[in-house]
Amino acid sequence: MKLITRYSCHKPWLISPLSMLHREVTEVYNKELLKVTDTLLELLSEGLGLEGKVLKSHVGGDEIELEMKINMYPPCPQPQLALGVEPHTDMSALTLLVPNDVPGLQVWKDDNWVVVDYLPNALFVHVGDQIEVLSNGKYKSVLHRSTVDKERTRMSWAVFCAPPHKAMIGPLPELVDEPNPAKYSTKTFAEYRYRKFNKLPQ
Ligand SMILES: O=C(O)CCC(=O)C(=O)O
Ligand SMILES: [Fe+2]
Repeated sequence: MKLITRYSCHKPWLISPLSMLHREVTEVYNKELLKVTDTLLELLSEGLGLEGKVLKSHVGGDEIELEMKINMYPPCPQPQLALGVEPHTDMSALTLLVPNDVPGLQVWKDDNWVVVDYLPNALFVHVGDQIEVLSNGKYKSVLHRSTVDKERTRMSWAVFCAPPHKAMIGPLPELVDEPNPAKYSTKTFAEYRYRKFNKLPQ
């Protein structure tokens, strides 16, 4: 298992004085999130009628990678004209997100953008593209975006749980048969990332 922390706020002062403490706290957080990920993958496997261990083993088992990204959205004088993050689905297997108390996350549901209420002490979980592919479309990768606030800075801490680059990801053979053909092609996660980053068809 590999932990990567990526900063998208471009503020070096956030990193240097706090770096040692940040590293320790992040390592503890990482351990706890791995337990949450294991439980979620187990429940999602069972939801597909499979043994609990199946999804975890297909996303790399103990080689699953957690990548933390810190988003920072400064106040925007005309929030109706800007977005914090454009609509997208996450290419991870699962994303575990903690925002601050400034609302902004929206999910696409029933042809509308629905505001996700802030819930103190809660983790927001997105099903990502890799679970959609493995489940042959039974679970959908959630389309989401974030808005900005007129007066307050919004922040969110997203941890993307993803397979190692070499992992082959495709619809689970247990879920594919004649009436239910594979809806997605099988490829390495590295190939999937390359195609997604370069907006190529999957
Ligand atoms: O800030 C948010 O609530 C969402 C961020 C997000 O979707 C992402 O980093 O992929
Ligand atoms: Fe996202």
